[in-house]
Amino acid sequence: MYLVTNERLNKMKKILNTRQDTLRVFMDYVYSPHNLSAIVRTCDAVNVGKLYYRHQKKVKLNNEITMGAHKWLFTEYVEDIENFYKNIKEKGYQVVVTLLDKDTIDFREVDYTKPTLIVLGNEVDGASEVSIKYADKKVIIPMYGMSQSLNVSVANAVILYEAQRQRSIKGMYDKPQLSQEIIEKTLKKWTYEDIIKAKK
Ligand SMILES: C[S@@+](CC[C@H](N)C(=O)[O-])C[C@H]1O[C@@H](n2cnc3c(N)ncnc32)[C@H](O)[C@@H]1O
Repeated sequence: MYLVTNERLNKMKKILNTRQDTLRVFMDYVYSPHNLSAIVRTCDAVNVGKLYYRHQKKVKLNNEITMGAHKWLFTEYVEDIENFYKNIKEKGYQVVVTLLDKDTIDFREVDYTKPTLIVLGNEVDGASEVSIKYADKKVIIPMYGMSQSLNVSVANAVILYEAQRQRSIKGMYDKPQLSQEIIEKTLKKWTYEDIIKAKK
């Protein structure tokens, strides 16, 4: 039995049943709380499977930007970058690094219905050498104005909504990707946290 309203419980179930476990994002030294928060909010909207980060263990977020979205995301701090890439590749994920380079393809040429890790680079230096080394695809969002780059959270939104479009067409939001066991475990955690918050 869950001690939350049916409406709230159904909302939680819907999030977990449509979660795109096979679409993940890695923030490769993205550091601005504003950007981190905006990325969190878009990842929640598209319902990505996991958001990885490695700037610092305890991330500072701006709650006015996340609007609480961070509570519903699965996040993980990346300690060992080489291991991280080896593991994700072993699991069959393609690594799609967003870059401002000549040696890139248009981001719309990628098939995001495959298990995909999208890599976002640092605000000043871009994606790290190690991320570029593990890239299966290097993608660019075409730019036609004076500025050379988009804000990193905007680039994230552009790419994720292309992924969301492709995945919707393929019906990937219509059947659960998470196991029933993980769904049940997460529901227990979320409903418990809801009660604790209500008591405060
Ligand atoms: C402000 S940009 C970094 C600029 C940095 N000076 C460089 O040359 O990479 C921050 C991040 O946003 C993403 N980004 C911004 N504009 C992009 C674009 N047009 N195409 C692909 N990624 C972009 C990339 O992940 C990039 O590393």
